Amino acid sequence: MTRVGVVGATGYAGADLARILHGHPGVELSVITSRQYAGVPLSRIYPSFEGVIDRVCEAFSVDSICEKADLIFTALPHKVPMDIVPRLVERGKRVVDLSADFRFREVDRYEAAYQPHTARTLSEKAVYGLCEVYADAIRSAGVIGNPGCYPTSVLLPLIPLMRAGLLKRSSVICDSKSGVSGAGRSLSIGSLYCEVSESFRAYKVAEHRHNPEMNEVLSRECGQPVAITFVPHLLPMSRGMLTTTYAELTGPADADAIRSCLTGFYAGRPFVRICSENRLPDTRNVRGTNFCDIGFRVDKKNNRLILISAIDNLVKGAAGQAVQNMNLMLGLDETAGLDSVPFPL
Ligand SMILES: NC(=O)C1=CN([C@@H]2O[C@H](COP(=O)(O)OP(=O)(O)OC[C@H]3O[C@@H](n4cnc5c(N)ncnc54)[C@H](OP(=O)(O)O)[C@@H]3O)[C@@H](O)[C@H]2O)C=CC1
Ligand SMILES: CC(=O)N[C@@H](CCC(=O)OP(=O)(O)O)C(=O)O
Repeated sequence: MTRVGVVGATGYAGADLARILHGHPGVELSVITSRQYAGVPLSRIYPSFEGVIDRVCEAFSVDSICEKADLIFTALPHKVPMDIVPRLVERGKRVVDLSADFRFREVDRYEAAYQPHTARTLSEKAVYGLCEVYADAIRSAGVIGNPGCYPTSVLLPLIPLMRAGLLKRSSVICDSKSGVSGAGRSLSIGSLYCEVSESFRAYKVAEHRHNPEMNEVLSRECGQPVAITFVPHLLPMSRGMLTTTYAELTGPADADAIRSCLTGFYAGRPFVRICSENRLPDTRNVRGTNFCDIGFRVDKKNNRLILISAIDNLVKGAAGQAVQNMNLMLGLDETAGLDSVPFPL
């Protein structure tokens, strides 16, 4: 059985990784690390794990983790993985990194949005882990840049339609809403209960760092520069992400053509559900799951398509997609560890 490790297991994404990997039939969670909680069981930090995941966190050391794990997830703040991942790769380990450090092929774009990159060559070689689109490259990848949560919810509905030339490239506007867990577990005033409850706000309007990530992928897909307008919002709830995308159609409005493009592209892909005509996605129905639900309506008067997509930001937007990537890399069933039935309410 493949031994896997999680670096940064005490964060929200790391804890969801531990949760999913613990129940995974094809791998063994052999090591979890933390700086602040070395020597402490994960169940002390997340009491829901008590009696289930009592594994003790260890201080991170390259030697120790390389001895104990064959594949390693890094669930750390941006900038930290670019120093750690090359050392794991040198030791022959395969890595799924949840930060933005290995998401960009065009490293200049990363540097413009984040900071100078200290592992440029490795970043150029890493594979962007959007599983439903890049599965072939993911299977043989050494390093995966696991997509951002907003980009996952934006790219999955758009890529099939943009590849098929059904949407005007310059007309795309994406309006996303995220639960507060998207900001991570570290203390920040913006995440305090009194700052987020009973309220709803846009932030980083048209200047969020996920925007260049989406633009890079869509430009590659279209073979021409694409720059979408992206506006994120913070929702007063813990998990969940809903994106509404508006785009002009290139031809006459044809809902059947849209549906057949989406269902054709995602045929046989277990985690993308194209909603039936009588349903639109919502965050409740994907909570705790690796699903991305996609629905749409055609605005005939304006010849515009409106796409709605919903994910759990911590699962399909982070830990779930990371495990899906691992499944592809290891040649396991893509759904292994991720096939729990969603809560009905
Ligand atoms: N939250 C989400 O919805 C999503 C998160 N991601 C990405 O996943 C990664 C983790 O995010 P998230 O879990 O939300 O973040 P958290 O802030 O909740 O967790 C970060 C983890 O990293 C550890 N850590 C923090 N600083 C350092 C450091 N300087 N060196 C080493 N370890 C450090 C922390 O534990 P300790 O201090 O004990 O070491 C903690 O375990 C990020 O890159 C994030 O962008 C991606 C998509 C969605
Ligand atoms: C609500 C909230 O603050 N969300 C985070 C984005 C999500 C995230 O975790 O960042 P990465 O996907 O890039 O790793 C933000 O806006 O920065």
